[in-house]
Amino acid sequence: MIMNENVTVFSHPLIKHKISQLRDETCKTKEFRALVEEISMLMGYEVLRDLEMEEIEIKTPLETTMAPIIKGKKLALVPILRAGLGMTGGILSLVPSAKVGHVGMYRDEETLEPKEYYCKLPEGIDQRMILIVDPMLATGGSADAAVQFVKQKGGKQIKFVSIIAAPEGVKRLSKAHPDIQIYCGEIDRELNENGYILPGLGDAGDRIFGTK
Ligand SMILES: O=P(O)(O)OC[C@H]1O[C@H](OP(=O)(O)OP(=O)(O)O)[C@H](O)[C@@H]1O
Ligand SMILES: O=c1cc[nH]c(=O)[nH]1
Ligand SMILES: [Mg+2]
Repeated sequence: MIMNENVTVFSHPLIKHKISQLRDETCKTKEFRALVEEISMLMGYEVLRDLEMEEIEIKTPLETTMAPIIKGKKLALVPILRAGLGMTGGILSLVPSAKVGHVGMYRDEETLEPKEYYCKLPEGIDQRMILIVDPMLATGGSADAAVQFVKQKGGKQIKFVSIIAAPEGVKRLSKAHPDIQIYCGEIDRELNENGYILPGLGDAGDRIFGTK
């Protein structure tokens, strides 16, 4: 993992390998969906390295001992609809008891501005570690808006996890929210005139859900 203050780009060969498979235009919906889940699980493992622990007393069949467990309220996983939904299964396979919130948002095709249409978060969001997930961090507009919503609803400990990011999006998000950790599978070269990441993988939502 390449650490750069609050931006981490993963370097695990499995993540890199699977992202390359994801990019391939011949990768069909079923395979694409499975890869997004696998990548999300691998990224979740790395992202959750700093979960806080505490010791409690456990009685084994032989004796009583102190043992470490994860401290505090359950994790809150917040996918940005639609494409973020593709990442939830992989992370929930690691943390099955996590709570799940949702931020509904789409990018206006003309202005590229994010439009919010839904937001529901678990109770006690101020006491939870929050993973906001979306496969693509392009202009950063959607991510910036989503982090803002979560903060407005009391969220404090926020991490943003994406599979592919554009330099523009990383810059915008880290500038707008210097207090959050940003994780990416790859940082690509640039955005095209329609706000798509190059070389990228196309439209993540459409490829996950098979919609054109
Ligand atoms: O960084 P930005 O410039 O905001 O672009 C990134 C957003 O664009 C895509 O969503 P889209 O609006 O295509 O909706 P979808 O997820 O439903 O496909 C992608 O899933 C991100 O949410
Ligand atoms: O490349 C991109 C940019 C935004 N949204 C996507 O789904 N793909
Ligand atoms: Mg989206």
